Amino acid sequence: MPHQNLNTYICAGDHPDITEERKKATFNTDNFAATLWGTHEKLERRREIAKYVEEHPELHDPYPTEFMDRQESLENVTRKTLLWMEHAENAIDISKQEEGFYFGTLITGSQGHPLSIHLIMAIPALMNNADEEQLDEWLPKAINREFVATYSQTELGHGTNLSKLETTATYDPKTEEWILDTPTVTATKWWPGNLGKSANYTVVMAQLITHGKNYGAHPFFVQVRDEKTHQPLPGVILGDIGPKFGMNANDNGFMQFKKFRIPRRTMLMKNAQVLPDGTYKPPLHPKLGYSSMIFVRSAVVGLMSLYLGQAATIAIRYSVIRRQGEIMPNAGEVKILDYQTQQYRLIPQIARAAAFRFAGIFALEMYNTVIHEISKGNMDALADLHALASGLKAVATFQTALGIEQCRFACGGHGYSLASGLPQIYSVAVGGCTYEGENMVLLLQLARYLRKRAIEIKSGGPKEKPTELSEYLFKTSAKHSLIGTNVSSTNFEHVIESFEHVARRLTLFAHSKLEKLEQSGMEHEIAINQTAVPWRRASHAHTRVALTRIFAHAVQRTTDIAVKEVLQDLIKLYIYYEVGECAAELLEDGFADGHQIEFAKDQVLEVLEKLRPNAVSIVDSFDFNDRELNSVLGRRDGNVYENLLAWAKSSPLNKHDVMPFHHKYLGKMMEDAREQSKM
Ligand SMILES: CCCCCCCCCCCCCCCCCCCCCCC/C=C/C(=O)SCCNC(=O)CCNC(=O)[C@H](O)C(C)(C)COP(=O)(O)OP(=O)(O)OC[C@H]1O[C@@H](n2cnc3c(N)ncnc32)[C@H](O)[C@@H]1OP(=O)(O)O
Ligand SMILES: Cc1cc2nc3c(=O)[nH]c(=O)nc-3n(C[C@H](O)[C@H](O)[C@H](O)COP(=O)(O)OP(=O)(O)OC[C@H]3O[C@@H](n4cnc5c(N)ncnc54)[C@H](O)[C@@H]3O)c2cc1C
Repeated sequence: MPHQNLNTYICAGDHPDITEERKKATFNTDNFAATLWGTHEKLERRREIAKYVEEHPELHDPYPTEFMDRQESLENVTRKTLLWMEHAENAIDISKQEEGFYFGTLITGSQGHPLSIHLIMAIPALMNNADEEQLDEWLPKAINREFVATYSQTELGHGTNLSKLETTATYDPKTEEWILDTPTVTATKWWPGNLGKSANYTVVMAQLITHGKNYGAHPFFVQVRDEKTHQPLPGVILGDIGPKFGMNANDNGFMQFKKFRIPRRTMLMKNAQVLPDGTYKPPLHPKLGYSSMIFVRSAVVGLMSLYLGQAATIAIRYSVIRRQGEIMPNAGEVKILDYQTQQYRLIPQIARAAAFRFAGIFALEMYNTVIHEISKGNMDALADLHALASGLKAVATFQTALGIEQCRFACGGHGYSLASGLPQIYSVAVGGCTYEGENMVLLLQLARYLRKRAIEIKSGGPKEKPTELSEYLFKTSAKHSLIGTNVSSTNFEHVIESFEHVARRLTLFAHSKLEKLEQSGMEHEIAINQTAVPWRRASHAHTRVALTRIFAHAVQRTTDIAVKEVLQDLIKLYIYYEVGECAAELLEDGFADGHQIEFAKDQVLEVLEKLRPNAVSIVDSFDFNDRELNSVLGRRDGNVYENLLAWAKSSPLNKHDVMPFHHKYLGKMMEDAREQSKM
């Protein structure tokens, strides 16, 4: 039966090949988009905001940013950031964070802007670490942008290992001041976003020393540039760290302190305090000062769905415009998306983008709940949150980076051009594997949590009621995986239970390996390092369980029947693709057999075929507009080739038919060679 076209977006100028795709949709793209973005009202607001940006040319780039050098990029994005703020009152409801984020992204693009860290880290760090009086003083000014702040933790010599940060804050009770110092080159603060040129204040993590005792890294709120001249204050050395793999519109900076004195109350005192006489009062929980990192880790999961969704949108749209080769001889060139291999490369990325979308919402909700509990003095769920946010951040950023690269490869040569937008998305997204906690290190943090659960399992059960996402660890598995039995197209419980089995088994396996090493006389810490790879596997497996459970709940909650059907196809793809990813782990203890893995692989191919006609409409439902995608290949109208040519013509190199230096070098070389050959 032909599908009814429910898409609202077709317009006369669209490429017929993309129009043909949209006609195949089995669902209403707006209803799907509303599921992803929350409600129809929120979706409508996105479109109003996008329209506002389109109608105000001053919010646009003067020419493609890909052709700008770093200083031009910085100036252009700084100019636009100011306009973003000026226009915000007219364009958005400023009390709604998601509207502000979207409006900002449309205007500033993906490569960073001078308020990036002020908004995403400095303000949350103040909220989590400043006491009431400090909040009253600084928060309104921060929100009002009377200063621009950043977050300075990482140093040249230490990023991961916070306990070995070298910057010191030594308390002087005589003057009631802190003396900030950078005792070595490796103590130089390195990386803080926007510190290079834009920020004049920063949260600084420094070793707190009072009465001669070091109490570890604590946060301070420090002015580093003059409010009028913007010159670094005497005793502070500042600069930009230079061009990076991506995010080059962001001025990541370096900073050194030369016995720089700041008042006692610049120490953020919500959690720990130092009294005027230098007495140290510890926080209720030693890691409360790290909460803003958990916030960003939780937020990054949603951000990854955005990047992966954008890359998939570009690659899928291009794959229905690009025709290359024939499937049936002499039947004409086919759209490259008709190749099974192309579907296998691209459509799982759509499924992962959806999974990360729902996991991102879950993580931020959990963060808000836990922070609320902490504000009432209840720290119970902090460890669960830290473990989950660590696992989700690590897996989502890693798979997003790989997924974007797949999308880029799948676009052939044009994917290598910056006109595709894909290298830019990749270069920004892959930073997520490192910033806010290097991924491997975060998986090992989750492993610490799993290790405790393993000890509880071995000693008869959980000490406290386990969370929804960890209670499976305390159950016993069926003898054999039920993958492929009890087949239903909408219930994947038996597959998720198999993932649970893998995660439980790998956790207990790593634990027993650790125990054996310890029993053989190895020191605990050495034994932990000797079992780190098995623990990493357990952490990944546990995160897989969380991602599939959260995705499954989101699908269950969906009310629109046609949208639910597509989501069921996507989760089916997601889940059976994951079976392929952990096939070895399902097979190695005989829990599943080769037939079951083969079954899962067949399911993947079957559902890819089912999803193929909906592919363009699904990515349309992500509702990214052309400004946001910044990609010639991913244009909504599909008019790729003429626009690739127009983009190339706008290259500054093409202002000259002959480069001004041509005759000095290549021209001369050829001339000389010709002369010589005449001799
Ligand atoms: C497809 C549809 C489309 C939809 C799209 C939807 C779009 C939604 C979009 C949403 C977007 C939201 C907007 C987001 C915008 C984000 C923008 C991002 C931009 C980029 C910004 C980059 C900024 C980067 C900043 C930084 O990088 S700052 C520096 C960060 N540094 C780190 O993270 C350092 C890492 N190191 C550490 O965290 C720690 O030191 C350590 C955890 C590695 C180890 O710590 P330590 O040595 O102190 O501790 P131990 O290992 O000994 O452990 C001791 C115990 O403490 C526990 N612990 C550790 N950390 C924590 C913590 N944070 N909280 C709680 N507990 C913690 C350990 O678990 C140990 O406990 P145990 O002893 O009980 O086991
Ligand atoms: C784009 C970007 C933006 C950033 N923005 C900021 C910012 O605004 N503010 C800020 O303060 N910082 C920022 N950073 C710094 C970032 O937080 C650190 O780079 C990150 O925490 C990793 O630390 P590192 O660079 O010291 O890596 P390292 O810790 O040196 O890691 C190197 C390798 O060692 C391994 N390793 C390290 N420790 C262990 C361990 N215990 N066990 C096993 N393996 C280990 C890692 O897995 C990795 O393979 C930013 C970084 C980037 C890339």
